[in-house]
Amino acid sequence: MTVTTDTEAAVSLRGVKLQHDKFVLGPLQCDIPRGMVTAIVGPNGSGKSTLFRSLLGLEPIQAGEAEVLGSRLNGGQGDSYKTRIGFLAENPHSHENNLTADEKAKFSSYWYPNWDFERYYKLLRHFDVDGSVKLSKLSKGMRRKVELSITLAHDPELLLLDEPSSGLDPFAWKTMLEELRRYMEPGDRTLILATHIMEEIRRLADYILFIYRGRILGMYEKDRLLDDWRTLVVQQQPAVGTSIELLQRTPGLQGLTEAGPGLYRLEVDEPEQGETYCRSCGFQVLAVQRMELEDILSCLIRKEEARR
Ligand SMILES: Nc1ncnc2c1ncn2[C@@H]1O[C@H](COP(=O)(O)OP(=O)(O)OP(=O)(O)O)[C@@H](O)[C@H]1O
Repeated sequence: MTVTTDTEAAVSLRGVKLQHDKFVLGPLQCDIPRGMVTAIVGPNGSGKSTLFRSLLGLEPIQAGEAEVLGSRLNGGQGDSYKTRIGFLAENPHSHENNLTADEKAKFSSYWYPNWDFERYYKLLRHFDVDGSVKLSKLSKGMRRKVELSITLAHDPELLLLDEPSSGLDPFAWKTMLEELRRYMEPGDRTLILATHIMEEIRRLADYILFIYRGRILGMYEKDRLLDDWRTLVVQQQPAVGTSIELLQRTPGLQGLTEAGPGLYRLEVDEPEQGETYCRSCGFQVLAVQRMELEDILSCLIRKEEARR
């Protein structure tokens, strides 16, 4: 079941659409709540980075309406809302290669009214990087740490992180999680991150927005999703004369595959009702298992492919 949240939206999309070459993003319809962490999850090329760029006005939306922190995009509101956003792009900008981290930080300080050098140096120390080294001379992971420190140093209201842990070693990754939790502590900050790291999602996210081929497959509260979705393995009982058609009417059915002769695997988001139903139809329930996020995403993708 897709959620609707009562919380005020940090990002609100109403039929948002844009296209470049063959790729179409949208129409997208969703509200991303303030004060929460939302993970955007989807296979390569599904449009996560494109969505981020459009929220920053770097790729103009061509249809629909989008609001970010109360400012309507393409509504002539100017660029001032962007100073309230921290954005970490997926890849570093090569035109900044000759700057040191501290020089980049100084440039950023002119742009962001809330810039805080003390916070910046504290973050650099926590990530254990030297701010006096040219960005081009840093390893991929070290540069990521610098970029993260700069993105967090102005304590933005909205933080957009595109694959933030790319290149980080496990220690730096833990430091990043600590810093992101600290960032969220005041309760009014919003974090939206695109990531392929399921452990990151499990540890950080309140909500998950699944995206595939430019379309939203659903937005879910993470804990409920992990609680609700189960795999049932059921065995047909020849004596009872059960059939697959009966299984297709299982409550909360999301996916159904034949796993062997008379053996079926069901993915359901109403596990108790689903299990009771299967038994009542004469199937023997052999196993009930919680689903991992990657399996839930695969199931949603299979469903979308069957719908197309
Ligand atoms: N400037 C561009 N011009 C044309 N096509 C583009 C451009 N930028 C991205 N695309 C295409 O848009 C689609 C979505 O790309 P995007 O980078 O948003 O996906 P993603 O979900 O962030 O992928 P990944 O997980 O690999 O980072 C892809 O098919 C990509 O090739």
